[in-house]
Amino acid sequence: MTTASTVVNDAAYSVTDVRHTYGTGTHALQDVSIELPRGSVTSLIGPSGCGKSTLLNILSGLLRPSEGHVEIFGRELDGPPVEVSHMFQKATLLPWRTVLENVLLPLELRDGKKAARKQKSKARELLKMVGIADFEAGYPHQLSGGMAQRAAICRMLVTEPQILLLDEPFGALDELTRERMDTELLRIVRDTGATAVLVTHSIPESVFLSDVVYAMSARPGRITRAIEVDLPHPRGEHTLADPRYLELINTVRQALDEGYRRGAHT
Ligand SMILES: Nc1ncnc2c1ncn2[C@@H]1O[C@H](COP(=O)(O)OP(=O)(O)OP(=O)(O)O)[C@@H](O)[C@H]1O
Repeated sequence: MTTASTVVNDAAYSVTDVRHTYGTGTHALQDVSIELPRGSVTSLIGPSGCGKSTLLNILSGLLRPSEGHVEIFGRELDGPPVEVSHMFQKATLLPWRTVLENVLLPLELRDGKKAARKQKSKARELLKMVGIADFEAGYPHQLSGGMAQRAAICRMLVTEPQILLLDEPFGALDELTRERMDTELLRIVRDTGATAVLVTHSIPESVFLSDVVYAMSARPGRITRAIEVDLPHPRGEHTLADPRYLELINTVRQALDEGYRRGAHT
């Protein structure tokens, strides 16, 4: 028999009727209600300034919405939760620490220096997985942009977070590097069973990575369409030539166009 206490909540996040207006009076989000299943990858895409980062900051617990509420794994979100790791567009590695020391930092902050040092092998495994094991003793200024983002990914993953919030993580990289990083990220997310939410400006990237793409209108941002991405896994270079991929790109483009026109009249 299933009782209330044995019901497993399959949603990583439940967002209900969220609105946000900043203290400056900027109305950033309106009526956002979404449910993000555990282990899913979701993209938020929409015109500049439509509230994507605001929504991500609300999911990370850094920002409290003006109205509505957010549940994480079935409990009310009321501050930054331990399950979440947030990655920003810029790698923000500490310049005076080596690559390995940068990756170990979240463990140091959580468990202390001594305990972190004992987990070096875990950090090294991650560096190996993203192909920069040979640079563990190097400093951030010695890395290319793509390598620095790889190190930042390792730093994000070292605590084995259940939820990854990614704010345009590869926006500053060239297209080919970005495609490679997308493939790696997707593999890592699926291997670890993490739930990921990605803010992106790239329609192809949103389709490639996601299970669902949420298209948003111009500010105040509303979700105008949820586009389910039914492309098979594993995804990789072959996906880019899949006619269904191109079709979905077009669907997202149309959704954005509609949302943009609707927002422009509000
Ligand atoms: N801390 C803040 N205080 C006041 N207004 C803010 C703050 N942060 C963001 N805004 C405003 O809220 C709106 C939404 O911003 P947000 O950064 O969430 O949009 P975005 O969709 O992520 O934009 P972009 O795609 O350009 O990064 C914008 O008009 C922005 O200027």
